Amino acid sequence: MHEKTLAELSRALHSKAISSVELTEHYLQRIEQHDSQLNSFITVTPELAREQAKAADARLAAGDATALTGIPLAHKDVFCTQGVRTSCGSKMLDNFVAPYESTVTARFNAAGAVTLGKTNMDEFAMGSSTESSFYGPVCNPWNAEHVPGGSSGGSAAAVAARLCAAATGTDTGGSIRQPAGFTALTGLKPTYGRISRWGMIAYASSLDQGGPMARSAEDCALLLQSMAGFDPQDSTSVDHPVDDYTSGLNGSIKGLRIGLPKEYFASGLDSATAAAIEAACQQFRALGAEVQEISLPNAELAIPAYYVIAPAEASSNLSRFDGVRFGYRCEDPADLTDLYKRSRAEGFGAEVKRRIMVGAYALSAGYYDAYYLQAQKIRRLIKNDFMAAYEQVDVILCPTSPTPAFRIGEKIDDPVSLYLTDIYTITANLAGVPGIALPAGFTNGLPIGMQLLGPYFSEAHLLNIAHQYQQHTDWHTRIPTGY
Ligand SMILES: NC(=O)C[C@H](N)C(=O)O
Repeated sequence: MHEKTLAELSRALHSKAISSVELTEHYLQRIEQHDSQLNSFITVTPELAREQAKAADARLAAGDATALTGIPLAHKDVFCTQGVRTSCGSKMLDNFVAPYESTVTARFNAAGAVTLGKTNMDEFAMGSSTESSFYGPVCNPWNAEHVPGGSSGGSAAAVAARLCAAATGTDTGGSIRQPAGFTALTGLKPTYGRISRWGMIAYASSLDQGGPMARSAEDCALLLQSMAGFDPQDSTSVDHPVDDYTSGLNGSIKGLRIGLPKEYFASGLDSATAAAIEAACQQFRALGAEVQEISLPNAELAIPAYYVIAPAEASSNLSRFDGVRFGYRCEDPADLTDLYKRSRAEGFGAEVKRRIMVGAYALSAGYYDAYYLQAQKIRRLIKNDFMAAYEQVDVILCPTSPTPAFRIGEKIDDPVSLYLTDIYTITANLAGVPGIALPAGFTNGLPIGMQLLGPYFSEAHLLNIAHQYQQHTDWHTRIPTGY
């Protein structure tokens, strides 16, 4: 059953070839069998899953089911789930049981989807390898010595190993697209404001965006349909009509103008990745698209700007974790100051502390103009680069990362080398534009990811282009050995 895509499972549920209870038991058993090697889940919720599966079967029998009714999903542990521990990968929230439901998970519940559990992630989504999790690193199912990417690495590993039909992720600087690339999945970071951030624990609020991680573009379309839409509870949610994401999947891409940003193919790009992108260009040309070179002249400024803006926002957002209101509290505090200091010193891991310090410094009096203000100006230049590019082309094609998945431990002592792996993904977050990552090949048994970036609210078009590519290639259908 787990070989099937979400779309296929949905059809099998609707035709009564399988029941949600059977499917849910099957995935729970796979989690039991395989997750001790992968560590992709922080919390498994078998009771909740069984209860939801029964309710889903009743809805299917009554003929009142949606495409997602009865589909077993996993959610990144950044989404608040009422009555279920929501840790955000941190010791700080190890004992936090969310008192309310995030909009994203509430929408999936309303559609009748089943929740198998909460997936592992970098602490507070800060990282690109899932090694900063309080719950230990996650292994890549394609090669257990390698990282699955991050910060949504638990979701990526769980979907790639077929421990769930699909999962949710969040992308602040690449956290959906980079792990999708490292594990041969399709992952979509929507336009900023397309999906509600209500109940999604905030890291960098002006960049954070939830999205689907799945086996194919078609599966992502089905998931996005449930996730997208205006939410008055999130002040940055955009009241823009939601497209029908599945009806346009079979549209022709003849005449599509694809741009390759020349700055992304300069030094530092692994040669197998470059060759895979070239082969993808050939495939797109064969489908009638035109490929041309474009320029995103300020691309090299993206990393320094992001690593000022994201920590600055994080330092503010994470001030709420003070040992008083949420989560971890130190033992026997001498007074209130001691309580704050020790709860934060003991509750946060090294990378989170580093970013709080960088962010607080960048925002402090005397440095604000030199760092934060400059970074905001660069952000505008990067947005303008995209707007100029979309005058010339319909979409931009580029790798998701400079290399395939690196080894666990390889970059752990050098945070800057880890930050540099985000070079191709963070520009889209700074500009707020959508991007879809999809598999483009393999090298030494490890997946190679590429991404298509489009103008604001072009999700339906991106899904259509990715689906057309997947109709003519089979990278996305491959399953890691042993799973
Ligand atoms: N959260 C993300 O999108 C990952 C990015 N590497 C970061 O650490 O900020």
